[in-house]
Amino acid sequence: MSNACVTLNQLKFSWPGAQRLQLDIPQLQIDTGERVLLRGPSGSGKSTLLSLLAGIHKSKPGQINVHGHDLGKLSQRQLDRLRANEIGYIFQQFNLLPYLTAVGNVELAVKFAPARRARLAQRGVSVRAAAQQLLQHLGLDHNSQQQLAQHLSVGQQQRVAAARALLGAPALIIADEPTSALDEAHRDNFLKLLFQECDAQQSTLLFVTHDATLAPYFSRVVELEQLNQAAESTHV
Ligand SMILES: Nc1ncnc2c1ncn2[C@@H]1O[C@H](COP(=O)(O)OP(=O)(O)OP(=O)(O)O)[C@@H](O)[C@H]1O
Repeated sequence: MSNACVTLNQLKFSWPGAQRLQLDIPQLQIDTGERVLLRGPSGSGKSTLLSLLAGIHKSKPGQINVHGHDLGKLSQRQLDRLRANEIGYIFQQFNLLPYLTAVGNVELAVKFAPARRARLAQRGVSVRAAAQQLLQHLGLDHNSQQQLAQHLSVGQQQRVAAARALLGAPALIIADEPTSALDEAHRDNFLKLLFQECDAQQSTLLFVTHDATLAPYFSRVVELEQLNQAAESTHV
């Protein structure tokens, strides 16, 4: 049986109206539990690839499989459900709701994700307790957890965004340049905590950056420009 969390086959994607293929990826597999760094310069298509993996945009032709589901065969409703239940997304700008507390932002992650709530119930923890525990592990004390997101520092917001992605153990954590605003010490500490939590709940991690110095932290580095046949001269 395949141990893949993500597989891509013959993926070709161009933005509407564009003359050029943005992505042409013959094959990529990410195994369950892997920690993969996806690297590429600005504009190379990293975020585009993530949006395809998360089912936000569709790739025709090509096949994308996430956690055993062929995204091309899912209805919009099924895609939304898969995304909510099995993909935790850490955005570059964090996308927190400013008027909710830190813990409120984290809890929101599972509101429309019954499988994530069920996994917490199986562990015998409430959503609130699990959110608080994750925030604690990621370095936010009780006081900070009760603060409105808009009053948190950038580093604290980033931890809240990570806790929100991790709550309820989705199969795949996608992190889109979440460390770009941090200094080196904070960045290293954040990565350590993120890895610990991914390992603890066996979530696969796909981490995107253009920062080459992060490579040693990961079990595998994928260079998008090597993977993407459209990066050089392929045209539609
Ligand atoms: N919604 C969109 N519509 C049309 N073109 C887009 C859209 N989003 C991105 N692009 C184009 O796709 C290309 C790749 O962009 P993308 O954001 O995926 O790159 P990236 O590698 O994530 O860059 P960065 O590191 O700067 O975030 C760019 O040329 C961009 O202009």
